[in-house]
Amino acid sequence: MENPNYDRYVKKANNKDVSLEDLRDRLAEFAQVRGWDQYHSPRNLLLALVGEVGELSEIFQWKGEVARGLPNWSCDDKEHLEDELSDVLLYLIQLADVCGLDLGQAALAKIVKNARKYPVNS
Ligand SMILES: Nc1ccn([C@H]2C[C@H](O)[C@@H](COP(=O)(O)OP(=O)(O)OP(=O)(O)O)O2)c(=O)n1
Repeated sequence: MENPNYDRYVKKANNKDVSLEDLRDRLAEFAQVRGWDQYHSPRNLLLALVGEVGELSEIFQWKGEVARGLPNWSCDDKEHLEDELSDVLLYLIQLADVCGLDLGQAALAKIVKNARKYPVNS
């Protein structure tokens, strides 16, 4: 059955030029129209984030070392990994948002701090 809202989401999701701000705004709208803002406190989002990190960890659990690029993984396994990585990212973005922080700028600033702490050839 045709679902204009879903189609709109899929169309938006196909945009390749994605930014953290774009994701933040889409997530805020997603939560707002569902009346979920009341549940999205910093603590609740942190707990949800940790839960998703657990689900991400399960994918690698008991597998032994995994080669870069995941050469022997099926498409389904890779899609599952994409889903769980995305869940972690999406909760992280929402956590930063409800804390009133600019995650993109904070991450850039942290890279500069890291470079100072770990200079090349140190
Ligand atoms: N209150 C909520 C509930 C869900 N989500 C979004 C963020 C995640 O991307 C995804 C998490 O949804 P589920 O709790 O259904 O978790 P999974 O997608 O991991 O499903 P499952 O645990 O069944 O594998 O939905 C959200 O932003 N706020």
